[in-house]
Amino acid sequence: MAPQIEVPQTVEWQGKQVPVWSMSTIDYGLLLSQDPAEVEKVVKACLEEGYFYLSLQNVDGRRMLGDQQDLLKLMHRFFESPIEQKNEFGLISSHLGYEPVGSRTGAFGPGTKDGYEMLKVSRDEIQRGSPKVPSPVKNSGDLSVLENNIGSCNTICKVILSALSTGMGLNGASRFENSHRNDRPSATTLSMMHYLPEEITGTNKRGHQKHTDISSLTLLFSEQWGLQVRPPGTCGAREMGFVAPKPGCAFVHVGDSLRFASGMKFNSCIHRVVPFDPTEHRYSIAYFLRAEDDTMFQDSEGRFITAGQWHDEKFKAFTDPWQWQAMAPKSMILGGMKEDGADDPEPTEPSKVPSPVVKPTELTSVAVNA
Ligand SMILES: O=C(O)CCC(=O)C(=O)O
Ligand SMILES: [Fe+2]
Repeated sequence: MAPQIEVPQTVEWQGKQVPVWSMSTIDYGLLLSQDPAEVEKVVKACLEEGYFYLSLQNVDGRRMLGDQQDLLKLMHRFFESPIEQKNEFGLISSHLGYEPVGSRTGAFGPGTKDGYEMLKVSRDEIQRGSPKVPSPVKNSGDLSVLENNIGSCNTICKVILSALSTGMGLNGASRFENSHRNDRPSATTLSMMHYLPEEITGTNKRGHQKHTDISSLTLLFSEQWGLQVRPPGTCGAREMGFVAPKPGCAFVHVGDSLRFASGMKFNSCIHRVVPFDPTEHRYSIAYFLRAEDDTMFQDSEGRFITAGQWHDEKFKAFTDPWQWQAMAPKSMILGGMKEDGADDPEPTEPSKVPSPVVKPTELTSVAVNA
């Protein structure tokens, strides 16, 4: 049979054609029953790319999609509230509380600031039944929405972890689930993000800096464009490209902790968020499943470090001014993942509104017989 060469779809952004990377779609229903072929497929996606779509369009997953729609409504109401109410407690701890726009480095690197505000709710606090959330989202209906989302996301992540353990031949205490037990303290968190339009933030506060996540697994939901990933590999042409929002699916990616726990076999995903349409408000939801604080692993520098320490060090690097970030080892922000090829150049016309050349619904990967 002739070899298959995949031609990436592209989308126009800032006056040039940028790839839209294709990726595997894993079926949550099949994973739930540990279907051997689906287990093999998810392991392959983590070993080769470090990311995949998870289809939730089945009887078990649709529940989660409904929870997520309720959360979007809550987010709209929260982010429209006055800043004094949103910032009532500030950032209580690194994985819990409110961060205003411009707290970190932005999508375009040193000297820029991020363009999003964020509310994080800790899973441990929800489990204890006493989450410290700002007053606009403190009534019992809101707390149920937060709890339902955290519960659903946690279940989904555990199903994925379990499939990965099975696929990697892990047994007993060495299975990944065993370092993600619900009753042990962790920095697992539900993060709600609102990216503001450029006319509010100005051109110096845009997007979300390039990084790998601290987490073991990240479950990401956004109906809007903006997320970019850099596929791993040795081909220099593999640049940052967009992840097309796929209806009914979450985007799942491997973070540093699971990469370390897999002995560097899994790739963690280098990603950032850019202002795809600088005039729009963008909303995204990320569930960061993190390992128990005491979990010990070897990081990309070969240091023995606990998940809690890695979280604290990397969180500090995320929030440090860019001059300090530049002095931190590169293995911190990118979790030791190597980059191939060059980033896209600094934008010259930041306010230009890009338009997709392909509509999201038309996006499919194209296979060409060579
Ligand atoms: O907003 C997004 O789509 C991604 C956010 C992200 O990468 C993060 O919070 O770590
Ligand atoms: Fe991230």
